[in-house]
Amino acid sequence: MKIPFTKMHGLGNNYIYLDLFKTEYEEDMFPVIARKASDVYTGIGSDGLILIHPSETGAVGMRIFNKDGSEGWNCGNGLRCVARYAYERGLVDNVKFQIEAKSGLVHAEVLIDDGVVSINMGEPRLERALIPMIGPAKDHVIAEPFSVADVELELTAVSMGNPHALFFVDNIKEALITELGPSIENDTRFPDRVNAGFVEVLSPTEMNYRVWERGSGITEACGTGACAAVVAAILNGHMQKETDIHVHLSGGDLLIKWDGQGNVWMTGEAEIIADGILYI
Ligand SMILES: N[C@H](CCC[C@H](N)C(=O)O)C(=O)O
Repeated sequence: MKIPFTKMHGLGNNYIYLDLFKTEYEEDMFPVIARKASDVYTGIGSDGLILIHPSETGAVGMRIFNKDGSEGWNCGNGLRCVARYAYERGLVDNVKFQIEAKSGLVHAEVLIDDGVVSINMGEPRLERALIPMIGPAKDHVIAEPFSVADVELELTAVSMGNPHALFFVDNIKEALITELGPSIENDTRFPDRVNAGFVEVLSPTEMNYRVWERGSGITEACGTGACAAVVAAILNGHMQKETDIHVHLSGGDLLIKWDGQGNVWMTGEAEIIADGILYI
């Protein structure tokens, strides 16, 4: 089977993109292609697979499959790449348009000059049932004691259409992420598993953020995670509302802004790496 693809990345969080405006595939092929394409030895090497597809709403549709073949419901870096692809490859004729992810519609604005894209990521979901996390459905989870792998942490849980567990630490060490990431990802308190994010507050408008992604492990960047981290930081009183927060990730910086109750805005780069054919 010959599968035309485009490889793109947002701050090093790289995916294989299939343009379903041109070619259709059987639904059960997507987890298979995600696992095959993601393998750096027998495939192409990526953090997963993203589909760019027609949507009944007239928006451009996006679906994301992680490296392990599981389907995520949103992807911030993916949204910026889909926006740039859609504009530059003629799927849309305006720099402002909507993208429909499984978690809902978002508003994209391609700032054409330097490949920077702004996305209105919509409102964060904070109720346990919407994360989802077990426990009283309407409760919010802010600085809640959370013990995992014999380590005592404080959890703030935020969904950006996909689940994020955020932990504020004084100094983010790689060992912390690799040791605790898998245990947090698969903790039974999260029925759909969870993305684990570690945040180091540098100032009221700046943070370091690292992630162990559900279904993909450590990635260079996570756009929904960066949004969730800023929401969590504001909820915990560490960051300013209505101000561009500089989020430093392994692969580069994102600007995230939240007014404390409405939509979260994310601005960052999106790069097209290559077009190719994958043989399966
Ligand atoms: N692993 C995530 C999907 C990818 C999110 C991330 N790459 C981003 O940029 O938001 C999940 O299963 O929810």
